[in-house]
Order: sequence, then C-alpha cells, then structure tokens
Amino acid sequence: MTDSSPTPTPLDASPTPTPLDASPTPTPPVTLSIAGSDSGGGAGLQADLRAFAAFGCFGTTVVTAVTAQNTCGVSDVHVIPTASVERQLAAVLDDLPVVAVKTGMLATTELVGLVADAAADGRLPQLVVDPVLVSATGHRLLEPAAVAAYVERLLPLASVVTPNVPEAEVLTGRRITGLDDARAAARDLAGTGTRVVVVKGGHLDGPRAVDVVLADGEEHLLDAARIDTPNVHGTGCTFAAATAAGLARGDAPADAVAAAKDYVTTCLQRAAGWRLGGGPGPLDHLGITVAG
Ligand SMILES: Nc1ncnc2c1ncn2[C@@H]1O[C@H](COP(=O)(O)OP(=O)(O)O)[C@@H](O)[C@H]1O
Ligand SMILES: Cc1ncc(COP(=O)(O)O)c(N)n1
Repeated sequence: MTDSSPTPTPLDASPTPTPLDASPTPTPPVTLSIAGSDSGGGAGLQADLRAFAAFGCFGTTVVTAVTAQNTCGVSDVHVIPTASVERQLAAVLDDLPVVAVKTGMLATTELVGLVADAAADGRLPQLVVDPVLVSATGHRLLEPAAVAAYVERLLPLASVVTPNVPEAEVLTGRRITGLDDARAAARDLAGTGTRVVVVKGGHLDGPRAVDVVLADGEEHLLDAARIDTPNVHGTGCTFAAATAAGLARGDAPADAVAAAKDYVTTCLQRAAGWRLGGGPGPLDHLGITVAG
C-alpha cells in the first residue's frame, strides 16, 4: 500500500540567518545624558542614546523628568525629586569613566543648580549644555525662574552651549531675526564664559539651515541645505548629544560640532518621508555609524 499522506513540512524552513559579527570590540568611551524622558521616543534621553550609539559611545543617563509626550504635544511632566537625580548622578559617576556629558531638559532652578554644583566640583567633563526651554510643540519644559540660574551658574562652566533661536532670545534678551542677530547673541553668550557657543538656525527662515559657532573667539558657520520635512522633533537633542559624543571620542570642539551637524542633517534627510504620529515626527537615527 502506498503512503498518501503529504510530505511533512520541516519544522524550521526559514533561510539560514547571516551570522552577526561577534568579534570583540575595544571598550567604548562613556557619555552621560542628564535629561528628560520623551515617552514618544523622538527627543530627550531616547534621542540622546541613539545619537551616542551612532558615534560608538556607551550612553548612560540621569533622568530629570518623565514627560508624557508624543509628536502632538506634552500632556504631563513629572519632575524627578532632586535627591533621586543626585543619587543617579553619583551612581553613574562613582563607577563609570564618563568622558563627556550632555544636559537637556533640567526642568527646575533646583536641578539647574544641582548640575552646576557637580560641574563646579569638576565632576562633569566636557559639558555640552542644550538649554531646553520649550518643546517643539510649544510646552514649557523649564520653569521661567530657572533661566537666571542657567546664565549665572551653568553656562560659565559649559564647554559648549547649543541654544536654538527662541532659547538664545530668552537667554540674551535679544530679538533674533537673522544671522547678524544670531552672531550678536553668540557673542553675548560667550561673555558668560562658555568656550564654544552654537546658536542653531533651524528656526530662522531661508533655504539654508545655518548655525553660528563662536569657538574661543573665532566665528564660523555650519551651513546645510534646509530639508523640507515636518519631522524635526528631537533635532536639538540629537545635535547636542552628537556633539558630546564627538568630544568623548577625542574630537576638538570645532570638529565635534561639524560632525554633529552632518549627523543631524543625515537623520533629517533619512526621515523626511516618515509618517510617525500626527505632529512633527522623529528623526531617523537607526543604523547609522559615524566614522571617527
Ligand atoms: N529643516 C531642516 N533642515 C536642515 N537642518 C535643520 C532643519 N531644522 C533644523 N535643522 C538643524 O538641526 C539642528 C537643530 O536645530 P534647531 O531646530 O534650531 O534646534 P531645536 O531642535 O533645539 O529647536 C541645527 O543644526 C539646525 O540647523
Ligand atoms: C524630554 C524632552 N527633552 C527635550 C525636548 C525638546 O525637543 P524638541 O525641541 O524637538 O521638542 C522635548 N520635547 N522633550
């Protein structure tokens, strides 16, 4: 009698996967982000960790605030108690060899003061300060009274500060409508003691996205074509985290900000066609390796 039952399907018929590269790698430089969590994943700590990874850095985090946020807006902000932020900072710094630090959303005067104290004690090497004031969707992420603490306490200790145009206006009291105003604001901010000032031009009009850099008194521009995209959520966080990562791997500040500009431009280009969420969407940080 012939067997008429069908040939059994092999249990695993999937093609053999390409083996992942398991060769040992050198110990990476460690970076730290002191920033808020963005539940939508586009900005804050979530963006910072992806930028750190692209530059081959091992990212650590101190969470200052947990935001309930998506591409359309911020619906809640829970500021982490100062004692917890202090313990997170100690846990990271007491064990891991952090070589560069980025700050993002610091939320309150008290947290700006805590970070300034740590910087004054020499515990925050190569400090990149992104003075996050308001989300791209218009929600305040810093209490107004904390602006003075930034100017008086934190900026004098920063290696690099990276305000966007609205942030530079608040920090300097200047109206910024073009490159000459951005240059003047950069000079004002350099007067606080920050070594390298980048006034980012994403919010200015025109066919180019031009950032003004003032590094140890020398001015230059970071200039790229403006990409026509709604997906600009997290560009500022990405730029500052990439700058810290560049410093961590040994780049000079002028090279670090130039590499950060190339990286953010690439992330914007790649995500220009993405449709994630109903508001300004995130960048494409995925699968990019920035050569050192
Ligand atoms: N549409 C765009 N095309 C190209 N570059 C952009 C665009 N929007 C922002 N950038 C760049 O992204 C970086 C972050 O800029 P900006 O948008 O000003 O900061 P923030 O995200 O803090 O508001 C800067 O280098 C800026 O020039
Ligand atoms: C937690 C957190 N940190 C920073 C930003 C700023 O990013 P953006 O200016 O792109 O809204 C944000 N929206 N949320």
